[in-house]
Amino acid sequence: MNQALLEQIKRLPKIDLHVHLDGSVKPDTIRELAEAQGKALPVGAEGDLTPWMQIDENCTSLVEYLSKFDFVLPFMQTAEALERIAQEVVQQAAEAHCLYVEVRFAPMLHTLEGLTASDAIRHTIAGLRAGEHLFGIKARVIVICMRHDSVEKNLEVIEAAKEYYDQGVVAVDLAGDEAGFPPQIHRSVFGLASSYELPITIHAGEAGGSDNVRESITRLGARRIGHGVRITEDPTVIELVKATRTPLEMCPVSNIQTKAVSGWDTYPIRSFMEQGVIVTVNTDNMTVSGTTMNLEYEMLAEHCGFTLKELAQLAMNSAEAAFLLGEEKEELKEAVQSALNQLDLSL
Ligand SMILES: O=c1[nH]cnc2c1ncn2[C@@H]1O[C@H](CO)[C@@H](O)[C@H]1O
Ligand SMILES: [Zn+2]
Repeated sequence: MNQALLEQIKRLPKIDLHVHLDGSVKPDTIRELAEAQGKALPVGAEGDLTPWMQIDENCTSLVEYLSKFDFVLPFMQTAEALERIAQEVVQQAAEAHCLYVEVRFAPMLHTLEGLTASDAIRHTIAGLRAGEHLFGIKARVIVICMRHDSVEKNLEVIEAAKEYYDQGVVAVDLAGDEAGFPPQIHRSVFGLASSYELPITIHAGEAGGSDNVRESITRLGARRIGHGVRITEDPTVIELVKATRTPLEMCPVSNIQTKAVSGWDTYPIRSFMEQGVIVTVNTDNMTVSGTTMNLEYEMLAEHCGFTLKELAQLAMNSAEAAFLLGEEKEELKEAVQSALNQLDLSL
């Protein structure tokens, strides 16, 4: 791609609203954590951990994609590990010129060596705060319930998230194997979240059909949808997403890897925008997908013909869809706008 355009994309202000903590760990960090924790690695001192942590182009499904998380989770069971990895996710976001990032993770996946869900959230927030101070951007947490976990366990996750709502946590989510575990299983979980007025986003319409998007919006109270690419299957769900002004957190590189869509030529983002659906663009998992916010925007320019101004509009959509409240949200929108003004890209 044209070098000047690449440079301009790098300079655009960006926001990542959908990035998983455990999918964005640097391989060198795992090497150092393994040593500190006395855990074995499958490669020697000079070996490359990337193949264990990143999916390749032969990936056939979301379930296969999710298998990559089994490798990193054993190293993410301590306060130190969570704090360091959270701080490094903020660093990576800042390096891609993100002004704000909402980092999500499932606290119950980090309770194998004595931490509680509440501890895991507290330490992740501490790491993000350290990152905010070091790298000068804003970061918040989205707390995930896993679809394969019991309703009881997920009710506990909501209770833990509530403790930190407005103190680092901005929302709750449902993630994991969508095809095997439809959203309706967890209606009561999100009923509890709604009763606490916790904002909700749900992964839907990725490895499952558009009905999961309808269920998530109408029965689970989702205010945003993770991915949502498969609403193409049902015009009435597209209408619902538009009527409720529900932003989609699209993750193009990940969506192609998990085969949520067949390829770039059928990636529906431009068609969604033309139909008036609010779309945002995000990384999903920087390490598992081998991506960055810059790469996501480059792919859209290359494969979907996005102009710089259209990419700027995506960044503004993300500012408007952010789970920040009141003044903080206004400040973020102003920061995006003023960065765009400086690039002569006023919307
Ligand atoms: O694209 C995705 N779709 C559904 N679940 C995902 C995706 N990426 C990651 N996770 C799941 O979320 C957990 C907590 O971060 C990860 O461990 C992974 O199982
Ligand atoms: Zn995700």
